[in-house]
Amino acid sequence: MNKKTVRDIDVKGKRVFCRVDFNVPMQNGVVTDDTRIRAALPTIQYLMEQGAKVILASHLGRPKGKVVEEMRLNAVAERLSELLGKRVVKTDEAYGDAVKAAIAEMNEGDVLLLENVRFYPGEEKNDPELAKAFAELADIYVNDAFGAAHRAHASTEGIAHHLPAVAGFLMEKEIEVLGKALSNPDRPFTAIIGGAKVKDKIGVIENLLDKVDNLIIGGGLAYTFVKALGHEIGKSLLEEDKIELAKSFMEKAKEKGVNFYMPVDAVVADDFSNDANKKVVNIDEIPSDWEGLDIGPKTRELYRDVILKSKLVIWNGPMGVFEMDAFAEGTKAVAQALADAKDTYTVIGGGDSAAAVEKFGLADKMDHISTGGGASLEFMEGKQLPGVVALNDK
Ligand SMILES: Nc1ncnc2c1ncn2[C@@H]1O[C@H](COP(=O)(O)OP(=O)(O)OP(=O)(O)O)[C@@H](O)[C@H]1O
Ligand SMILES: O=C(O)[C@H](O)COP(=O)(O)O
Repeated sequence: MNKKTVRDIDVKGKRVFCRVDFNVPMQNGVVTDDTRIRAALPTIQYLMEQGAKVILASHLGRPKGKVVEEMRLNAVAERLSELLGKRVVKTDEAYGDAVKAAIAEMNEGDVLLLENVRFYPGEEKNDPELAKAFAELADIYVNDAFGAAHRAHASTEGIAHHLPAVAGFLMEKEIEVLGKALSNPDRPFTAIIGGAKVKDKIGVIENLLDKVDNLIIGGGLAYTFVKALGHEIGKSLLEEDKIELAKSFMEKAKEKGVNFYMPVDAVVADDFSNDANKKVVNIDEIPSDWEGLDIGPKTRELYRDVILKSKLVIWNGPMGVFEMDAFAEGTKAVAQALADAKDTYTVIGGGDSAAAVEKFGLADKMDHISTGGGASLEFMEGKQLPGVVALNDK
């Protein structure tokens, strides 16, 4: 990465505004998955050890510029205190005089967590005044929020124009892993793209077709491709206006010598429910009243084989409606194949694929699970992430 990191600056005795992505799931005021908090610990602990005064900032949810009580960061501060083994002071605002007073009390190595930055309308608008107000709190800016790096907001982008601005370790690792995959991949390089809609994955498929050896398609979006081949797909998900695009992707793959893998069979159901009647059919035999909700057993075998022969695999998007046990087998089979592929470097693009790998208890078998859903997707589309661009060059 050509951006400066926390290693390149002296933080001793300095007030460091560290943007993290603590946008974690919560239920009844308790953090139910602390993965993103744990992922930020190396940077936080490093700053503490170096004698910085660590001021953490994050968003949680989408409160749309207003205070939403359930989206306060108190429970996050508690969980972070437990993980650090040290009390984390939490302020009820994210800038202003009360916050400045709390910071003035800090000693070297102390950690303070600001209130949810999205309680202020200026955050998502990247308001220069709010960016300045954040910058006034600190001497140095560290961005470790890879998950929010695709957002040009006051705490992810604007503030970087007012202070020395460097990346944290999580940001550095995410950019290095994903960057190497896209610029200098070990081969064979396979991308697995699933999820609900073609529309959401157009940019990724387009960009990856120039880079991969194998492209595997699954999930709801596969049916638009099946339709493009001229098969009937019953009530399966279809984006009528993307059929031509699907055809052009398949043609482009052929021109580029990319192996394009599509489901050869499907688990179809007579209803979108876990208790629906279901059966396995060949992909060109989907009955008109049924819908495809998972890849079938032959497809699972085929995809497993491709995965095991790859040196690098990137996976984004489930193979079926994995939230329902009846249609989770395809997604599980892909996760299991990745876990079994010992000589393969496996990268999970965040969001639903990361959730699936967690659900099946296979997270620790993957080489890299990105903490960013939208951010990793935009990175894989080849887009520049504003939160990274704004940091100081090496
Ligand atoms: N065959 C299918 N029919 C209908 N829905 C499907 C099918 N296969 C997968 N899905 C649904 O697609 C959803 C995930 O799609 P999405 O495009 O959001 O994936 P993602 O990119 O992994 O998610 P994220 O945006 O969180 O990163 C899941 O909720 C899953 O149930
Ligand atoms: O969960 C995420 O993907 C990040 O925290 C970004 O959240 P956002 O999509 O609400 O900007």
